[in-house]
Amino acid sequence: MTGAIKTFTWAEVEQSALKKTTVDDVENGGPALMVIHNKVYDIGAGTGFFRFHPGGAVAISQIGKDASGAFEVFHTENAESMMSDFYVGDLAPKEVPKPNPFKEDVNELRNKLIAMGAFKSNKLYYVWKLVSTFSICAASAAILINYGRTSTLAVIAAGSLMAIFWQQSGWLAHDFLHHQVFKNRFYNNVVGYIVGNVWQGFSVSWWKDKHCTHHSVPNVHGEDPDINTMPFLAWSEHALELFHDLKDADAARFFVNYQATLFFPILGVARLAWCFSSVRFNMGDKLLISPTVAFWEKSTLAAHYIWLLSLTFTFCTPLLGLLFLFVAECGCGLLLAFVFTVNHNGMPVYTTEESKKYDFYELQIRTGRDVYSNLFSDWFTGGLNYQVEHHMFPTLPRHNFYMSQGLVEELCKKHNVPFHKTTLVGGTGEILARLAQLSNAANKIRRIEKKN
Ligand code: HEM
Repeated sequence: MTGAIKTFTWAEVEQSALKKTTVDDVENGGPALMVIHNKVYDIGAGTGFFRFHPGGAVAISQIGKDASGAFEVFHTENAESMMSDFYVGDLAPKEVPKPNPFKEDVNELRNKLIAMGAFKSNKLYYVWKLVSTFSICAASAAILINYGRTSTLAVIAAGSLMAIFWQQSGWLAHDFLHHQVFKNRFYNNVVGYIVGNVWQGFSVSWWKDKHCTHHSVPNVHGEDPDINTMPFLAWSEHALELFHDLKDADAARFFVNYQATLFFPILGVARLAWCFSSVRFNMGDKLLISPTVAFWEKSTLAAHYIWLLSLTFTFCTPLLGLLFLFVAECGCGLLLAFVFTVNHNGMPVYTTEESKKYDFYELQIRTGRDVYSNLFSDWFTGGLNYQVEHHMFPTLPRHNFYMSQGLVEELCKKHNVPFHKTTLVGGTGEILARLAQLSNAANKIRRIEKKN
């Protein structure tokens, strides 16, 4: 005889999220509940979830919430078959949300895209992208080999090409690591390690953790790592409230005061920060990844630094070598981070409570900015000019984003959800205006603080 199914209220589910922001908190802190399609799952203490979960700690972002949308976008049927291990009961009947016509239309749209063949990748396209991207690196290396000891201008040109190579590698690794290319995720990960770790110097595990969390909770204050840029840049009034808690509040006041002016120079150091975080993520004795993954992470990251430093200092004088690295590192930071900011920054930022008002897919649409498609913007942004569509369907191959855009716009019109599309220049203007607005708000706070 089987026992009655246990039922839960939303209050119980939400309560289980309190004080759980790290794997340690979750593994040592009682149940950690989430709702997927009105069923309740526990990934908390004693469940062994993090030793099993290929998506790692990203799932923490959904504890206490309706995780249905996040589950749908990241998983295959294989994961569905494993959910029973974590199933603990159902939502109490009176707690089950009313059917959401918007969400139903999103599901219909996904099915339509599947029927159109949009989720099938064109392997030749990706061969072309791999070859053409690598040839940018080869061109940079050829210039260094021939002129690395004699021409400053040539070294600057080589550094610029290397910056573009790393930026384009970033988009390619992004496609593979969202599993847009192969059905078998192992192959996507292998190419991800070559393009991400060896070519570009960013760790796959670090990137997946940060980037998939961003997808789960885009522009949610305190949760989305991509807007956690204090003390350098504030993206919302909520970030200004942190002034009082920050150890480096003086630095924050300085940077935020001038943030519209300092915006581009700050983007220039982004790559160095990401390279540092990539290495740090894979060091220490409390790793979030298995020893085998850690071995491959460390080996492939080491390979990156070996080829880069050998190329630079075999063919350049020490001074020109440093110039090459400066142009390449800062140039790539600028090129990558600029696209990320255009994708989301200056768009609405929500608190966790506010974000819960919106369905997962509506949150993606409200917080993303599309950029009009043309040959340059498609290439420069690696297809992420279709940001909203990418967030709704992360496994959709880049070359098929265009198939979904009109359909997503229609859906938004039908359900009165704001869909924002502009040019690269227009998006930059919006970002700078928002940064300046927040500088003014920060100054107001400072004046009030001085008066008191
Ligand atoms: C009971 C709940 C869950 C189970 C059983 C589960 C299981 C799995 C499995 C088996 C995979 C491998 C891919 C696949 O076979 O589809 C996976 C990947 C993933 N999961 Fe979960 N998952 C759960 C909840 C979540 C939640 C709530 C999130 C939060 C957003 C999440 C984020 C991810 C991500 C980002 C990946 C992709 C990792 C990669 O690209 O390598 N998972 N999960």
